[in-house]
Amino acid sequence: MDARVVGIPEVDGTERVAVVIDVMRAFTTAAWAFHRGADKIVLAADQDEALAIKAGHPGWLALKDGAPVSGFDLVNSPGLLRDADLAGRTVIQRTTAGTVGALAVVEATLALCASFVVAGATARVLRNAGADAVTFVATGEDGRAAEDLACAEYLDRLLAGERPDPGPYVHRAGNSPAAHALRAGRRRGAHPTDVGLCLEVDRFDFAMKVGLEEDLAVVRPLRTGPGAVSAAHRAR
Ligand SMILES: O=C(O)[C@H](CS(=O)(=O)O)OP(=O)(O)O
Ligand SMILES: [Mg+2]
Repeated sequence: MDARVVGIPEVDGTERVAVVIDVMRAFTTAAWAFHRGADKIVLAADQDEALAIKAGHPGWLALKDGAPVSGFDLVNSPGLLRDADLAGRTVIQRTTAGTVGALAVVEATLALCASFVVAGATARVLRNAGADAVTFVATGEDGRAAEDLACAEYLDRLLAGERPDPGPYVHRAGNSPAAHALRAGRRRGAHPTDVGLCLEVDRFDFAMKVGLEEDLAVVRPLRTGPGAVSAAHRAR
């Protein structure tokens, strides 16, 4: 499978199969939200849109990164989400990079949101889809975030049918500027366990597919059992 790695500025709308990567922390957080029972995640382009979607959908929860803002219920932190009861809830997610990247490719034939915690499942969905080319969108630092690039390279090796030792990739991510900033407490809306939780390879057995539903960008978990990716998703 041909693979290319781009930053958000290079996304041009021609991507047919795209994997949007945000290890720290949007798509680790999203995976934890599904693990804690969330039904779906709706992506918002900015804070105002997140609050407008919430106003139109009583009971939906708004999540953002950074400092708290009135009207938001949850924080883009896996450590702060790991004990939340989200059973059956819809979460509206707005972050600095990950959700921006996912919105940029939401109309692709197949668009997945990925991080280390769903790496194996993401690779299985891509292989099942039979795609011949994939674009990895490393969302952090306009495509230079070490943790996202390490995850992209790990996924690429999985797609090649290899069984790489995740250690070196996790080590690179754990020594990234984003990891250091989180550990040093330089990020608002964080928890001391965030970095460790972002580095748990294959913590979950589902992938996360994003697509348009009634003009909203909706992320849903995609179980990777036999036949999990229907012909409709095949990106040949
Ligand atoms: O929430 C995050 O980890 C980052 C923003 S920052 O690094 O905390 O300032 O956003 P994301 O879109 O999850 O990379
Ligand atoms: Mg990030």
